[in-house]
Amino acid sequence: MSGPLSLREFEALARDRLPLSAYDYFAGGADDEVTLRANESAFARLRLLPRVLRGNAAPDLRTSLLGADIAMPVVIAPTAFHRLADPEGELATARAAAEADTLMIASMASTVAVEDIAKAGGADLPLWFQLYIQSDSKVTEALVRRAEDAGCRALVVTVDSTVFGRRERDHRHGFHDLPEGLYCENMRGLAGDGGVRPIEMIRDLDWEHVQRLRSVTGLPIVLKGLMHPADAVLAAAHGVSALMVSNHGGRQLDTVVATIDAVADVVAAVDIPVLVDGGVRRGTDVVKALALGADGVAIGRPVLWGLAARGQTGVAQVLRMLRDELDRALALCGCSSVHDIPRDLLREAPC
Ligand SMILES: Cc1cc2nc3c(=O)[nH]c(=O)nc-3n(C[C@H](O)[C@H](O)[C@H](O)COP(=O)(O)O)c2cc1C
Ligand SMILES: O=C(O)C(=O)c1ccccc1
Repeated sequence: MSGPLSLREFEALARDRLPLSAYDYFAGGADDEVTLRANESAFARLRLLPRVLRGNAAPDLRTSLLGADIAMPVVIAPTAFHRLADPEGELATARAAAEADTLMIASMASTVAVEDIAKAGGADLPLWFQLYIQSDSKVTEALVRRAEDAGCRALVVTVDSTVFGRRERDHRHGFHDLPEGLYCENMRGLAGDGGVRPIEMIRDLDWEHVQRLRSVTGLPIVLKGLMHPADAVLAAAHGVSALMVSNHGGRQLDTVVATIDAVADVVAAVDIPVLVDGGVRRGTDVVKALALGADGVAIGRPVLWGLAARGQTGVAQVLRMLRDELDRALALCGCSSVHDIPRDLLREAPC
């Protein structure tokens, strides 16, 4: 028996290993899951028109994001609750990210504290911290200090979650909270009694929150979950350092456009780096995102599938698989590097 040959086969392995409620929490999306499906299917609709005879022997995959040098333009998106997938949780993910020489964005809802994630990844792992701005600015500031002290190099503020999306799979299983013994460790000590404070989503989130955050930290701020080019322009005007075009993997507002269909207009609107996540499952998907002008992509669920299937080794294999696929796709497209992917490599499929 061979091991998994693709990210999709990792998902099948993970599904076999996980309790159905955990699998559905990871896999599911909001409402009718239209956007969840669209994120993946929009990549298939974009087709490649490769160039030949260009003599590019070994495409250069390395890139740099906000000063972090990484082995490829594929980074780990912030996802909650890694210990639901594997007992080592985010420790295993961080070790695999370090092994792959890429960047990890730790979720504020991680089941391992950010300091421990940083230690597991080691000093060389570029680590960013994803933040949900809280209603009490002192709580938000305490989280910022915690991320700074842990050595995080950027704050990734999620802006697509003014309320929690309605995920019907979770309602069906009665999955509303972490099981006994697992906690959002970054929130420990932040409740009035020194316990674990619940994470809030705030409905009144606005640009003033971003401004206030800028005044309390020197870390670069990345906005995640932005889709509209007009918001991209506002973000740049507010001193934001980079953007992540994202619809939260189809878990928040359903029927939002696929991220790969939104990225080009955002790139055209601003001069700051733009990442995109949602539905990236193949090296060719990475090539398409870069051809549309993105500086990199992030992957969410594939990391969880690797983790559930084989722990740290599984995450490392997922990252390795994407790297090998990206290398092969670039070679077959006649590209010399991830910085040399022309827009005219893409065509829309006729139907
Ligand atoms: C199980 C799960 C948990 C997530 N948790 C968070 C989170 O805590 N914070 C956040 O900003 N995004 C979260 N996301 C969204 C991801 O960062 C990312 O946008 C999305 O997973 C990308 O799509 P993909 O899973 O198709 O790669 C989560 C996604 C999943 C699947
Ligand atoms: O499940 C999610 O997508 C998510 O973003 C989240 C946010 C807060 C707590 C747990 C998960």
